[in-house]
Amino acid sequence: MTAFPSINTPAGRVPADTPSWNRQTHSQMPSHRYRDVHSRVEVPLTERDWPCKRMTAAPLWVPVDLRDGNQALAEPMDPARKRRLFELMVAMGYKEIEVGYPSASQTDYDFVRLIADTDIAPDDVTIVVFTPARRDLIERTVESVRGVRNDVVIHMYTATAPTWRDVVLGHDRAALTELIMSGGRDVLEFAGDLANVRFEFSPEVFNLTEPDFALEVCDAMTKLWDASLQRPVILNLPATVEIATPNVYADQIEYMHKNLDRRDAVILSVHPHNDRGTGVACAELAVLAGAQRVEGCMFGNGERTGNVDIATLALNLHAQGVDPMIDFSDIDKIRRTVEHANRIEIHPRHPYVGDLVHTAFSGTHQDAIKKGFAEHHARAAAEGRRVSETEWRVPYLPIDPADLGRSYDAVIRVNSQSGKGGIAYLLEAGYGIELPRRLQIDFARHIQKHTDATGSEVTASQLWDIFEAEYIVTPGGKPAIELTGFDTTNETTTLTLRVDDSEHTSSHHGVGPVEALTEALARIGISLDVLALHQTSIGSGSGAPEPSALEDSDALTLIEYRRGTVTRWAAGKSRSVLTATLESLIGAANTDLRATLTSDQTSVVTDCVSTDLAHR
Ligand SMILES: CC(=O)SCCNC(=O)CCNC(=O)[C@H](O)C(C)(C)COP(=O)(O)OP(=O)(O)OC[C@H]1O[C@@H](n2cnc3c(N)ncnc32)[C@H](O)[C@@H]1OP(=O)(O)O
Ligand SMILES: CC(C)C(=O)C(=O)O
Repeated sequence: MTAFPSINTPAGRVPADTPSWNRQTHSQMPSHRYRDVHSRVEVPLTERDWPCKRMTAAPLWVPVDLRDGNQALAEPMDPARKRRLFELMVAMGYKEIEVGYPSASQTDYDFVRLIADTDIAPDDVTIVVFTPARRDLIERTVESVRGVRNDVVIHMYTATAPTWRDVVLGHDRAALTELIMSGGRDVLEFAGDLANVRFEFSPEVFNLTEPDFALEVCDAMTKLWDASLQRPVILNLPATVEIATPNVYADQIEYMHKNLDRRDAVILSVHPHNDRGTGVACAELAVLAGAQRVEGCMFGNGERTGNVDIATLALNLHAQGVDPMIDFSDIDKIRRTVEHANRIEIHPRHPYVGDLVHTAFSGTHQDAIKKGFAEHHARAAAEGRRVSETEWRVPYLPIDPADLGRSYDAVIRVNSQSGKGGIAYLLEAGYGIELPRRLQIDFARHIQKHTDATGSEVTASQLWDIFEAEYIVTPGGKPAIELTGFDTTNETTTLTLRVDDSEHTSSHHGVGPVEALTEALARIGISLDVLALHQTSIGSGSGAPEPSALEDSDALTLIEYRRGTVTRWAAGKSRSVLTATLESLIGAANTDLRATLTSDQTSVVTDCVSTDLAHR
């Protein structure tokens, strides 16, 4: 990594001439205790092809949740959990599934027997079982798969990296090779004549193994097992503990891909872990480097920080227009099953599946999403396509939540970081109400005050309550001004206004109802200049980003009006559009009346009206 030179001073002290953009100083971390991967294992690659490659097809996926994922759980899966997870994997379309470590526990052994004795594994699903290179354990593993009708892979592993050789196994390279070959011969002895069985070998900790040694051992295994096009051998190269940037792993895989013997008879597989948080990147670059098969766990369970997350890998492909070959169309059901099996909850920010990953709280994101949805619907209509078949370009949403079986309910949520676009979106999605732009701006100010004061999120129904309180309901109970009579005959509109306890009736000729009412209000001293009038309706909303077709809904009239130099909004709600409109004007008159009173003038509203009348 290129970096600016470190400033060699005690933490926190910076020489005066240091430019302001380079003020970092040495930390107290004992980083000198660790070694760079390149000084531990050298990859003899001078030319690499992977940086120029693209992912255009899904690799072969192999979920190892029932084995590697399972061995990382505080409470390993019981038979019912194993079965439920296995059945989910089958339903999602996985064709090769590592089902366990049969020599490790009776539960694992019995699960393989369940597969042998029932039809829970369809014919086209290959069953993988895992074993170390130990004769007794290999024998037990082979016993477990006897009678399984499906194709079976016996997966044998041994660690090959120097620290594991020296510290764990106590073998030099030659002795370790002999241990592995001996295990390989045992596999052949016990299972070589089983026609449905193929073999897999993993040099565990491949990524810290000298490449020449990994190559030597892998070639020895494909020779021993006689890898052929008819019976290919899987060579699985794990990043057992992730220790380097993903480009290093890609170089290691490309080196093997280019130098392995019998390459056509080898299925080159990878098995990244996620210790540095880059397991997904490692797997993706490894595929560019020649890997054909990926082992991982759904949503990234597994030892320590987990195995590579197959769901993320698959959905990354989907998001690039490549069929992932696995069905995630009901991701929440998958998630529930995985959480049940592992007894571990999935983080709300987990890619694609977390509760919050399709949610925007921030104003500019919400604005962009709202515009994006509108553009999406308009384009779908213009192209004559279904919305769900139209190319996806909505900003900030890498994929359409509907592809994963999710609704749009959670796409926009409102808090103090939100803006008018998000607020309007939520009100529209929840109640079918479309607010004009200037009202959105006005309403957003009220919401901002509320969210700043409470510090919490507001739901669609709270938004509606605030909307009603601000624009429709007259606070303090009975309104000062009411429309008690309205009649139109022969182009004459007769109106009766009750102002406190007195009634004022007036007739208006040759004008529409709105004009008639504004004239009547002017006669009692309230002059309103209506600047804009919008009709919308209130319904249940669709929860979807497109305006809902509302039946049996209330009419809502929104007016923008001016009195003197002040511009405000008011709204009226009724079953009838006309009444809603007149109510919006009455609401405006009442609001305006209130607003003209100063605190020491609050005595009697009528006084104010009378004073106004006296001035006429
Ligand atoms: C990276 C991975 O995921 S590897 C898979 C790890 N998964 C598991 O370990 C879960 C299941 N494991 C188990 O149930 C047990 O560890 C068993 C049944 C495999 C072995 O149990 P035990 O016989 O009690 O041995 P234990 O686990 O204490 O130690 C492992 C022994 O196997 C040796 N060993 C470790 N890996 C291998 C291997 N791949 N091939 C051959 N021998 C191995 C070790 O050197 C050690 O030998 P030692 O006892 O002579 O020092
Ligand atoms: C040995 C293999 C496949 C493994 O589980 C690992 O290296 O993590």
